[in-house]
Amino acid sequence: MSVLDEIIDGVRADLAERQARVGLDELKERAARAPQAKDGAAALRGEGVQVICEVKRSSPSKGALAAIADPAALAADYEAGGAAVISVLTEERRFGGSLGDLDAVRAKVDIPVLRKDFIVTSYQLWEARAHGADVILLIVAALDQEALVSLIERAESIGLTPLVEVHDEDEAERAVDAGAKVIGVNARDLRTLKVDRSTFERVAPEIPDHIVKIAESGVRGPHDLIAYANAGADAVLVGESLVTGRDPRTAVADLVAAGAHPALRHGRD
Ligand SMILES: O=C(O)c1ccccc1NCC(=O)[C@H](O)[C@H](O)COP(=O)(O)O
Repeated sequence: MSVLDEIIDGVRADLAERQARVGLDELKERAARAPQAKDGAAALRGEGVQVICEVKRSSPSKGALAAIADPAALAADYEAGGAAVISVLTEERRFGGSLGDLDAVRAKVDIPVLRKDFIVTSYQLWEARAHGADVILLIVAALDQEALVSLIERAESIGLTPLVEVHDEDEAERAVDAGAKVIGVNARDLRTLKVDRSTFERVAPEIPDHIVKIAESGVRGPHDLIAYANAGADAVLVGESLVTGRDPRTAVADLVAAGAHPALRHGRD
């Protein structure tokens, strides 16, 4: 069984418990009372290379990364540093996240918030909206094509921006065919969990220009952002280096400054 399959087994078990506690109708009522969703795609299409900053306590590849006692305070630091979007991992077993983290971050920041999880049913979309998320992650490797198309359509119909994650050229083609408007190329191989930063430059040419392109994983500092930008990234998604560093606000500001450099504008306007 692959790591992804193992994660999704756990996600389905936890999901079944939540579904038994909170019915879909109640969730939809909560979603209707949530603040209106912010336009995640617009935030990622801003001037320069945008930075998505992640609240990430642990991971299957590295184990414990950071305790993050106050995810809202961390998110506020990210926002002050110039982040365009905050990514909140809500998967509990392997990443140490929760919907409580999403609530706390949503209540603290004004920029769009991404619920980063392993979404396999529309219940999780309503849950994301009910907890104030604006953007959700859909992982192509975790979904058959019919489910992918249906989750993209349902997400958009309730105001969420789907960030569709791919790992290779075939998955990129599936994402484009499914109608994705924002595609993330994750450099972390889900079989080996190793990061290969060259994945983005290999896969990005398969993605048409009108689609927002995000380079995910492996950004250690401005030099990696610049490399991804030169390969065509509109945004980068950064977790580990921010949560393990000493000064997340300054680290984000350094990334944002690198992403705003006029030399990177070539070919992007
Ligand atoms: O991080 C992992 O080990 C991992 C394993 C299996 C599935 C997903 C995983 N990570 C999720 C992510 O996509 C990253 O948290 C995100 O791209 C940030 O990456 P990094 O900056 O390298 O922490």
